[in-house]
Amino acid sequence: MMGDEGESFDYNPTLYVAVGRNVKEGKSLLEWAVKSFEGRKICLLHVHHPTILVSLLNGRLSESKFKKSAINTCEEIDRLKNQKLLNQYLLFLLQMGIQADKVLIEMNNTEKGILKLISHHRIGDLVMGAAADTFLTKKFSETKTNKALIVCQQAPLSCHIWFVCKGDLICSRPEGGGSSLTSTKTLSFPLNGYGSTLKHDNVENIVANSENVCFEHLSRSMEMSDSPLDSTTTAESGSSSPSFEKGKLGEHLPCSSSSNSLDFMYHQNEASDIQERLEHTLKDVEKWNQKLFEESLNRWRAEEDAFDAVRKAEAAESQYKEEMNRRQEIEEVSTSLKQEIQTMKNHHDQSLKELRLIRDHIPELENELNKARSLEKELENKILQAVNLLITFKGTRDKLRIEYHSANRKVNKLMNLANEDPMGISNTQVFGVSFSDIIEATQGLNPCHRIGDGRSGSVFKGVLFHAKVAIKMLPSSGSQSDSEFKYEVEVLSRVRHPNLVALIGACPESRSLVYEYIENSSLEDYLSAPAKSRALLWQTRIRIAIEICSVLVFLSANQGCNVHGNLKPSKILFDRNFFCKISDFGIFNLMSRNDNPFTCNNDPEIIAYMDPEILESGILTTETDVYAFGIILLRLLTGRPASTVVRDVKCALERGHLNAILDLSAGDWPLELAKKLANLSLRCCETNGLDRPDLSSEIWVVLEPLKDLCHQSQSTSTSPGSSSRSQQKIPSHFVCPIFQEVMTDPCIAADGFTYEADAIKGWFGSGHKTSPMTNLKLENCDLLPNYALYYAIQEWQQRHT
Ligand SMILES: Nc1ncnc2c1ncn2[C@@H]1O[C@H](COP(=O)(O)OP(=O)(O)OP(=O)(O)O)[C@@H](O)[C@H]1O
Repeated sequence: MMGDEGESFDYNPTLYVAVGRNVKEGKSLLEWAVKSFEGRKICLLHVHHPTILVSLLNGRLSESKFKKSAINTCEEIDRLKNQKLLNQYLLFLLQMGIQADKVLIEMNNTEKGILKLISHHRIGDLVMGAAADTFLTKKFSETKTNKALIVCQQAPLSCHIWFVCKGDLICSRPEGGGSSLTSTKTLSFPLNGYGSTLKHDNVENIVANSENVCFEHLSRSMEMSDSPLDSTTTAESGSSSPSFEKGKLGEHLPCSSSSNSLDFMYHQNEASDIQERLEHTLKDVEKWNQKLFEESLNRWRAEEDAFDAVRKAEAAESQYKEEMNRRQEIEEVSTSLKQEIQTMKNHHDQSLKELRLIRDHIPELENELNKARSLEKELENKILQAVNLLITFKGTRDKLRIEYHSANRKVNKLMNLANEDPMGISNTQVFGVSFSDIIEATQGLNPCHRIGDGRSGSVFKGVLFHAKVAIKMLPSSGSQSDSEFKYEVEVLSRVRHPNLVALIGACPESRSLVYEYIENSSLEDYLSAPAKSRALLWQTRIRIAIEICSVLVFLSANQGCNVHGNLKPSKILFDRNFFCKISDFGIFNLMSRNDNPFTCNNDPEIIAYMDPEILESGILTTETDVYAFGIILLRLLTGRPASTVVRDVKCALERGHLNAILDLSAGDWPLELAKKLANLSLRCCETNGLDRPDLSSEIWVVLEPLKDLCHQSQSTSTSPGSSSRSQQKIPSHFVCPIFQEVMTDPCIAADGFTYEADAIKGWFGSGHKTSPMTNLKLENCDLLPNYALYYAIQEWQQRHT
């Protein structure tokens, strides 16, 4: 290399000739070298290119003995071919009488191989071809890329190189080291004139030694063919220490000096013969190697195929195993699915059977349904007919009742007239009061004594017969006759109940009614008062409702006069023990039609208590009182105005907010009880009287059980009347007028007074036909149990024991 200029370079006197595969060109080079360097020891320099097949075989596919065998065979063939090539050159030289050595290297790149050999063998003189390079011209120094140029540029300067083309020296590169090649130098360029010398001198040498050389060379070449090619394979694969082969023959064989031309001819013929045999042998070897190679390849292919087959078999086996596992799984799933399907099928069959059974029953059921529908229609019609009939009956009943009352009154009047009693009320239980008594009692109707004005007249407070009384002055216009008035008064006076204000006297002259005086204002006063000033506890409110209801139950059971007709909170008065006393019972019987309070009132707070049905018919019934009772109960629950209370409670119940409208001044209402009472009240307020609940069987049964609750709660409460009642004396009306003891079995006699059953029975049993209270003759000896009083006594006793 050019870079090796400074290296010491031991002179190698041998002339190296670089020969390639082109035999013709190689021979031309050798011929020039022999001619030009007569007498010089010549050595062939060759860069062997391994065949592409070997390279390929070494680089790929798997390791196997058949592959190795194929590679070895291929290499052997390659080596033989190469040897054959070099042998041609050696034989050519031998034919020129020159024995030569050879050095070779195995490399793909020729110029690198040449440079490597120059360096390794310290080559001083080298002849190489230049004609193969298209760029090489006679102006060699100008050429750029080719083998010769690269060798020229990179070989050590000590190496003298001659570039020859077609037997002509193109150029030479002088050596840079201290070489003593004087003979070479003289022969550098004048080439003509030395050929004959060369021919002559060398022929003898070649003839003398040609036989030995040829055989030895052949045998050595066969021997060496193993190791160098193996080692060059290593060098080719990148090793930094490439192997070289140098024939030993050249070292021991100096040039021949024989000069006998006959011998030469003989040896030349023999050499040709040997060469022929050699070539023949080589061809055989090559042929056998080729066969061997093909066989190895076939085996290798077969082995690869076998491996492939084994791999495929293994893959197929594992695939088969996977497939088997998958199949097993699928079979398991399939089995469970089959079971499920079977179960479903069984269910399906069962369902179908049931469906068929049901279908079979459908016509039967449809028939029954049709029958039921027609029966329902029939019943509906019957119900409608019954309702219509009931309405008709009710109307008829009411008319008959009115007619009965009217007839009864007329009979009584006629009887009274027939008896010609000077007092007019001699057979009644009320005291006859003169107008002068009224004037005296009220101090001349002093306005100071007036305690109220109603549509049925003014009410005065007074003292009559040393008792506090309330005197009601009825309007006189269109009034009844005295006898009619007296009769009505008598009827009313007979009706006695602990929660009814007792009618104790009457003045037909002034159309005045004398009642017991009730001290503690009315329910209206409490309900309309500011919340906290006159609060009524919820227990008291329920007790008030119970007491009102007991009166209504009593009235409904009482033949003759069974309707209050003007029930409202202003008519609910409280006595000193805070018991309810209902006033104005039956007063509508004493008034003319024109003064009837139900037909001449526009106050919504008054109209609210009126049964909508009487506004149309004008006939008072028990349902009329039930309606008013419903409104009173709603007011007790909520304290709201009568005109809106129905709507408010309905709305609250629908929204579930009843507690929001309950009267909080009454304390903590039990919500469920309040709901129950609210619903009952709303039923009482139904527009249609038939839709209202029955007093005894539906209303009383709800309220009556609440007595105990009221009493228990009130024992600890401070509601009006509760504290004072604990200290009070026995109520007078609880005491039997005969025994003067609290009654245990109170009964109402024909005089309207209540007695202990045993006492009055004993009275009658002793032959009395008169009232123990009035001493008047009794119409009959019938006794009516006074349940209301009985319950009141029981309640009172429970509270005070
Ligand atoms: N027996 C009585 N004892 C004490 N006060 C009574 C008695 N009767 C009536 N009063 C009082 O007289 C007032 C007037 O009563 P009254 O019954 O005449 O009229 P009203 O109830 O206001 O309505 P209406 O016009 O419907 O009759 C009552 O509010 C009550 O305070």
